[in-house]
Amino acid sequence: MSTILALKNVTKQFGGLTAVGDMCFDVKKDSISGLIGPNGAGKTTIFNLITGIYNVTEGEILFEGNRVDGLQPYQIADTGITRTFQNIRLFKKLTTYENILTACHYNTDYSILDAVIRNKKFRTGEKKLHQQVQELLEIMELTDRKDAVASNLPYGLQRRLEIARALALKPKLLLLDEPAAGMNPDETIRLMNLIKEVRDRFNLTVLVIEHHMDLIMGICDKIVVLNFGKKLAEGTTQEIQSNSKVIEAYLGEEDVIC
Ligand SMILES: Nc1ncnc2c1ncn2[C@@H]1O[C@H](COP(=O)(O)OP(=O)(O)OP(=O)(O)O)[C@@H](O)[C@H]1O
Repeated sequence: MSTILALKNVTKQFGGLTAVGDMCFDVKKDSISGLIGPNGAGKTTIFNLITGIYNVTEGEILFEGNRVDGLQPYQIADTGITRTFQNIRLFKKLTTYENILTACHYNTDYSILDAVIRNKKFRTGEKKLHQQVQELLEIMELTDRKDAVASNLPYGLQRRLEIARALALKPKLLLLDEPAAGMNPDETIRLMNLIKEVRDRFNLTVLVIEHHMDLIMGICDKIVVLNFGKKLAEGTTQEIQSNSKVIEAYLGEEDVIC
């Protein structure tokens, strides 16, 4: 499997605080990788560095072999990297359908003029968009909630809607920041299956931050463990579960590793 994303000696400092220090890891194409670690370990900072929200202090980030550190967030999004957020970001007053549709519009190939004169190109483009929305609704099991206003959806469904919106941008690499936060065990298992399904269906690579260890252990091909901004360990689920440094760092948090 080829490498799609590589962090090479990445450091991020905020004043005197090193949030991420000398971080190195690769993400293989078509894999599901997990980023875990205690609160404040630097996980979200890594997502913010990959997506260009923060600039790296030192080091390089390569996506498909090209440097992306130093690019603007919109330029990085254009390369095919999309993310979801720890705190859900939806158009709260729009319906589920409209939320996905607005994201799908990013992929339209008709011009404003085509839209104004409503020519064939516009009509064909719009038809394709609506098909795409239907497909995403089905995949994310949101069809029966398509007319619900986003803010009225239960929390777990809002999270799924956020993933549907991210998928609408047709990413190559999907970054999920705590997608199971606030979900009950049943919802978490459903989400786990959905993530695997979308990875296969859309030929995606997924990098996921999550505190739910059952989700991480259930879907990840590889896990990177962070502690105080440093890489503590890296390996398969089995390797991580039996790694003495990881067990030691999590001592006292007996719920974390299962
Ligand atoms: N914009 C910022 N300015 C200053 N410090 C920051 C900033 N963003 C993050 N930090 C600090 O960097 C460190 C890593 O934070 P980060 O949010 O990346 O951790 P995390 O592993 O995602 O934690 P959590 O699991 O709680 O989300 C923390 O000490 C945090 O306070």
